[in-house]
Amino acid sequence: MHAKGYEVLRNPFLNKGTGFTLTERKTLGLNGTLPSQVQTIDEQAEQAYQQFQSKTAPLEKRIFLMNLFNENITLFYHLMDQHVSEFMPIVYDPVVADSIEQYNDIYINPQNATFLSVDKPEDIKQSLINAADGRDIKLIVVTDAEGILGMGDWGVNGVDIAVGKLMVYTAAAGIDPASVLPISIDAGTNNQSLLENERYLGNKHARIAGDAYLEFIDQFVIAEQELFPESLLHWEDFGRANAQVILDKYKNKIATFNDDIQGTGMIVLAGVFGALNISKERLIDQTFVTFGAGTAGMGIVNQIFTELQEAGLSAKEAKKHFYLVDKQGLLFDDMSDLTVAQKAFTRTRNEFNHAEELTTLSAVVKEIKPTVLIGTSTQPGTFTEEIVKEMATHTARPIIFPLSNPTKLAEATAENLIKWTDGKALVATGIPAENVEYKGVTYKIGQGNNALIYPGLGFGLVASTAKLLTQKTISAAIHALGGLVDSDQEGAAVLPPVSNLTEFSQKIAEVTAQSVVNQGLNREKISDAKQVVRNAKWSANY
Ligand SMILES: NC(=O)c1ccc[n+]([C@@H]2O[C@H](COP(=O)([O-])OP(=O)(O)OC[C@H]3O[C@@H](n4cnc5c(N)ncnc54)[C@H](O)[C@@H]3O)[C@@H](O)[C@H]2O)c1
Ligand SMILES: O=C(O)C[C@H](O)C(=O)O
Ligand SMILES: [Mn+2]
Repeated sequence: MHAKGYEVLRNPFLNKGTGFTLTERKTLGLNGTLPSQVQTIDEQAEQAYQQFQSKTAPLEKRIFLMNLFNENITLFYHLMDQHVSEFMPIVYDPVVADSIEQYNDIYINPQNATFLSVDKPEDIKQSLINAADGRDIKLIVVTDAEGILGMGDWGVNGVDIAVGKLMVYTAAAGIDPASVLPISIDAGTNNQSLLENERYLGNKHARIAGDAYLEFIDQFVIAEQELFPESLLHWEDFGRANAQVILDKYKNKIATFNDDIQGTGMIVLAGVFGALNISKERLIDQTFVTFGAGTAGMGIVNQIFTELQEAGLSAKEAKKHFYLVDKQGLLFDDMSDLTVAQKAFTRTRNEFNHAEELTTLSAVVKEIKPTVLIGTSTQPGTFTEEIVKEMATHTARPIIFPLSNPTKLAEATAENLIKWTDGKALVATGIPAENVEYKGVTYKIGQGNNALIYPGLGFGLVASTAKLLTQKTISAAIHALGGLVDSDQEGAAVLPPVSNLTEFSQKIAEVTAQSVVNQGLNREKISDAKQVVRNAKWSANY
């Protein structure tokens, strides 16, 4: 039986509000429930945009858009399509960070998310069934919120990142919003301020860790695969100790990826390619210092390491290009507190005359003279004028990507990097940055955020019914994005602008789908990969 009357109006997937035609109103039992005028979606969008513009505070803007999403999903995406660069920072990073911090005070609606409690593994399956509500789920973004952006543990509040990432998927690549499911795994929280907050909406106990935690994750994956066998599982903002472990456990078994590890590695390599297009240099001639060798930092290092080998270097030669800096300073093989991922890229002390002095970023930059400096440290302002100027004295076009999010955690601003290097730095930032005007040149700043690549990648995998995500497909997607930079213009950005997000996401999706089909990893028969992507694209119209 199809929904009727208020059931239709209250279902955001079905609701068109005043957009219901007179015939629809009659057949759906809506006569008398709406004012008499029938509006087009563009008329509705214009009115909604005017209301949006009347809000001044970013969080107010976000709340308005979320309410619109809760009422009428098609109208929300129709409007977002018209204002993608303006809405991205509101529904996604950085304003999503404010909404996560204030979740317990501003909570109104669960936003079609699934809430799984570590205390109730027996409820996993039924919870997924309830939240999917009969929809055919093709894409899941799941978070346990132990490492929300660079802000640490935010417990159940972190669900907003799963909701936001999925909004970007639809806005950028056109995945049908009825086929997606955001999931919060509430494993408890070690955030004392949440535990002490009487309004906190999640489990009020410490995080469950170790075997019990991994057992819960396993039960979740089993239930998820059983219920939605053709779905892609996207992991977001897990803690450093779990992210890689979980990815390694499932990546060769199901269609899955970790956005912070793989998505970030991909966007950074694409950005480095963009920068090298501008400087006309080669990847194999670069020396990389990564500041913050955690989930994202190691994802970046591994992606570039793989690419260096594809460019002809042996693993041993390729490793020599990396210097990892974390809390301890430069990471050496004799340190006892290294992660598994870090261990593969440590240095030995006898490579240096004064290894014991390499405990700060400043000392490492002086010693190594890197050509590329990447920040995923969560430590604001750490790319100081002194460090950046030192780097610029040894390399003509320093590539500098301060990627820590949200805004308050960035290692440097784009404006300072351009000024300190007299316009020579090739910059990408994690959050959107304004153009920088310097000595008569307008410098455009690429957004080095995985949101520029995961939507196309994920949509391509879903559309092509991929069984697995392989390194081959990852490489194909990176090259598709890295080649889109207009490198001849002075002040050009190293990545394409977010205003073109829908176009290049489409391209990435097509390349991804083609790669899946080329490797025979599609579940269903596909004769034309590009066509399959085009056919799967949802459009925000009635
Ligand atoms: N722009 C993007 O697309 C993107 C993608 C992923 C992550 N990030 C950002 O990167 C940051 C890190 O995220 P993550 O998931 O890797 O977190 P993580 O916790 O796994 O890694 C952070 C690392 O920084 C290290 N660190 C902390 N303090 C330090 C210090 N004083 N000096 C040097 N290193 C220090 C930690 O020890 C850890 O290894 C976050 O701010 C996140 O928002 C950005
Ligand atoms: O969410 C973002 O803006 C990018 C990234 O996934 C992060 O964790 O910072
Ligand atoms: Mn993330």
